[in-house]
Amino acid sequence: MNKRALMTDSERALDERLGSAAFLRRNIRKVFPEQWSFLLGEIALYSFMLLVLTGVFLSLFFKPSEEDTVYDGSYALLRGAKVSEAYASTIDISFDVRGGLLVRQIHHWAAVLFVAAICVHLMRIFFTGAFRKPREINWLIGTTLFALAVAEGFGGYSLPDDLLSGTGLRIFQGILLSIPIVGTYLSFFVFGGEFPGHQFIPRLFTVHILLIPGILIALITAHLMIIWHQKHTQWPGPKRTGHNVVGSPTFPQFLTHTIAFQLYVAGLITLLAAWVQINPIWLYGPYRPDAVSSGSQPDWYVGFLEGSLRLMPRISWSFAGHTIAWNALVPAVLLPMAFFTLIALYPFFERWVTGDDRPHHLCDRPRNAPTRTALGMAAITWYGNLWAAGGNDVIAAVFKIPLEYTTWFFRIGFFAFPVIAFVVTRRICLSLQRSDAQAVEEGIESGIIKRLPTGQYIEVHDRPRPEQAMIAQAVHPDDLVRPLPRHIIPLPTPNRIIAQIQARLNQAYTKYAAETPTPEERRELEKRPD
Ligand code: HEM
Ligand code: HEM
Repeated sequence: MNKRALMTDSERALDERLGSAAFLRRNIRKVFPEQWSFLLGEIALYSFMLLVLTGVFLSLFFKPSEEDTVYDGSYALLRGAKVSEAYASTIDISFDVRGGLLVRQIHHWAAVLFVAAICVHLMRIFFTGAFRKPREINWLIGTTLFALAVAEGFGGYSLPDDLLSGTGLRIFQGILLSIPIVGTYLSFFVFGGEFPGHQFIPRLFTVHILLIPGILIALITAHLMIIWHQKHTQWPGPKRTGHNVVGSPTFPQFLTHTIAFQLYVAGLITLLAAWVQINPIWLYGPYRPDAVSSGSQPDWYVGFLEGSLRLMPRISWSFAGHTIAWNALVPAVLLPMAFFTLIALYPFFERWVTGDDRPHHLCDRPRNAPTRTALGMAAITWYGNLWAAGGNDVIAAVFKIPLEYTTWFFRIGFFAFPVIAFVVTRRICLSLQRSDAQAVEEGIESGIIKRLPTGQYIEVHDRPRPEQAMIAQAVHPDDLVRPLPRHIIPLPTPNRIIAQIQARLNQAYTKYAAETPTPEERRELEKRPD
């Protein structure tokens, strides 16, 4: 029957104007694979939506102004105090606007969860190799989203002009000043004169509610459209190939699941906001340049920068009448730049090393890509060490250790922990590969011991389920292994050195499969008496 005849009048009217029927028919049956780790991107998406929603509410009451005012709201302890309008309006949102404190807390908790979800989502993509061709563009967009989210969060908690905001902004100004040659000009330009001035919070407000959210919305839209076009990756398993997607269709299954999930995320954040206090700015007090922040901590995602600033030894040079403040420049400018650049470039580095230019639509099991997994764990350890160093004073106070000891511990850890994490992770991955191979060959121990009529005891092994077996066997093909280049005349020209490095890295990435016992080794092992 003609499909148009089945449409209702309104559907036909819409179709005649937008051609929507063909579009919907094409997209509504699109299939989504199901796996819990694919929900992480959705947590980021739904907490972002909540941020925009609550942010609009806050903008109705927040006054982005550093002009002085005398506080006369409901919070008795502050009444009569001279504070900025930004600070007074945030206290008003908390105590005098109906539902204001809840919305403020939802906004802040959503920000904390948003950045956390982005990080875990990034790790999922990294450890499963979902950044490989054709998804490199989305990886680059994602890295930009990550950096913008951290900047947006920092900008957000700098708005209320409390002691935590001001202390953070003072550090930010110090970082600007450390940039050689242009630092002083940049600080004057950004703050509209001497720190703190009266112009920064109105400017930050525009950046926080318009500029960065605008870019985030545009990039997230592009991110999702690319996922829609490229289709999602999936785990290897029966009937799953690099050319199909096995899962549930967009409508009604995926849509129902995802709307329910969105409500869970919003519900959980609201519950947190209702029960757990966050950023009680009335306890910190308004910002005063001569006061020191105490009892306040930056949001978790800024912690690694705080740590890197604390670990860097005090080094500065005077050069042609200029001071180069390495102690701020290295940890707070160069290190975060290197961090985000290395993340952005990783997919291209791995492709250069492995020479793997094929499209990949099946996820890697982390243990089956041991060098990548080990590098990822090294990076997480390095980040975790910096993050913990951001609380070195708290650790020193709680455990009654001299502050210098904690600083030196984390300084040594900065170099040592990633190496240890790399070696240990790679070993664990290889051992897990061996146990996978064993499970496929010999079956999985069932825990059932049987006695044979001959009196002999044997343990019954279950066959792995087909999907288990397929995941276990989905290791990298050996055809990516490249031999080390040999030159008749061993002259170390730059091209040859690069070729050597590339080939050696290639072997570190692709030759691990040789570490599982070969059939001969296996026969040898079996011959050995117990
Ligand atoms: C605002 C932040 C972000 C949002 C809202 C977001 C959202 C999503 C969603 C909903 C998906 C599909 C479901 C999933 O695989 O989890 C996805 C996939 C993806 N994301 Fe993100 N993402 C964000 C940040 C990032 C970051 C930081 C990266 C990496 C640096 C990244 C790289 C990717 C890639 C490569 C895919 C495709 C994965 C696949 O097909 O398996 N995203 N993103
Ligand atoms: C990725 C998006 C966003 C993040 C990570 C973020 C983060 C934050 C944070 C951490 C605060 C401090 C909250 C507090 O006082 O405890 C804040 C404040 C604020 N945000 Fe956002 N925000 C985002 C988007 C938005 C948007 C889209 C708007 C407006 C349309 C907005 C408007 C505001 C306003 C007016 C404040 C000051 C009021 C206050 O501090 O309570 N935010 N933001």
